[in-house]
Amino acid sequence: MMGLLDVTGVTKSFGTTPVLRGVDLQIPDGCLAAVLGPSGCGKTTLLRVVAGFERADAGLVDVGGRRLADGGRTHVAPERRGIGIVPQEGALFPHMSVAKNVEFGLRGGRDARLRSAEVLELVGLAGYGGRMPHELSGGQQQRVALARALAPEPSLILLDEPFNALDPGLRATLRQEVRGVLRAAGVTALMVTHDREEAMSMADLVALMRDGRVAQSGAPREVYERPADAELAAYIGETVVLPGEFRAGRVHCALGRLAPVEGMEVPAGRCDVVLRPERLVLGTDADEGALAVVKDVTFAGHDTVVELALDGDGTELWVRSHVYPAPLVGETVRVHLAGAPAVFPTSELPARGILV
Ligand SMILES: Nc1ncnc2c1ncn2[C@@H]1O[C@H](COP(=O)(O)OP(=O)(O)OP(=O)(O)O)[C@@H](O)[C@H]1O
Repeated sequence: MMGLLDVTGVTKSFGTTPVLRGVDLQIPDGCLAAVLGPSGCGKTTLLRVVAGFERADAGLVDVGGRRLADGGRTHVAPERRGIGIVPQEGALFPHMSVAKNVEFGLRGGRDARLRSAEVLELVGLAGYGGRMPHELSGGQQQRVALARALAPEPSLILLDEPFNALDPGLRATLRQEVRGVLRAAGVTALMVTHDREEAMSMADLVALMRDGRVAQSGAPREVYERPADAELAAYIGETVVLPGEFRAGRVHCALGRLAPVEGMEVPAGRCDVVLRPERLVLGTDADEGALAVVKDVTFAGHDTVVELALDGDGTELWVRSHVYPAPLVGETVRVHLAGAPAVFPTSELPARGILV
């Protein structure tokens, strides 16, 4: 199956430092994909290779079945790729009106003016064409940058951390707006971000990058529920890891005997049980779950971080709780897991000589 964007085996080094080590990524037509990963993992470099600003050392970049890059052989110039780009901080031309900024990549004339008005309306800025960029808020400038990228009707839009410069409240609104605009335009988009909430709430497909490769990709829910390993689980959300032992289809850990998330292949033996702290549910004595003592409580606004020590072996874990009022330090509570944990074979080597 072909995607609208197909990246195959792309490698790129700067000097002797390999940054992309064989990136494979396929984005279906009309899909909004987010590339997520820690700082320096090569996200921006990948975006720049797709845009044509960097030459890949090897590998293929195809958009809509058209070969744009093939290692050292083919390299279509950025302006001939039919790709729209929304840079980090809008980067509008400060001396040009909003309309002129949007028309920049068009051929000019009446059609360009009509198209500019059309995309400005699409991003919710109808009537702003005569303003200068400095007369707009940061969020509005970003929307102009999006309009400019959409104006020539590209088949692919690249967004490089598009909300970085904005304050958190605005980010949340704008990302839903941008998502709506990209949908309405029917365009395929690839966004780079290091904000996991942004990736999860906006994208149809999340690609997790590690060591210059796409380590896992899938729908946000799929990647969140079924991460490929414990490290990737921590890329996309908070985790609590408990030691456990897997046998006969169940993992035995301090929270009891649990079935791992469906479809997860787990070899018998020692394992890490990877939980999401917001899925650990606190209850009172009458509820189900393991008994635990509250060790610490941290107010976090919309929820509360509750640190617990489980009765019995004293295993420590923490919970992101929505129980109101929050429990008090010293109180005894019950804790159980809503849903199923991800389970992985224990990563570190067994402590030889100590275990029997
Ligand atoms: N033009 C360049 N010359 C030399 N090294 C570069 C160049 N561009 C990027 N790098 C290096 O490549 C690595 C990956 O950079 P890149 O910007 O792709 O990472 P990133 O995942 O986008 O990071 P961030 O989230 O911090 O933006 C970094 O170590 C960076 O220093």
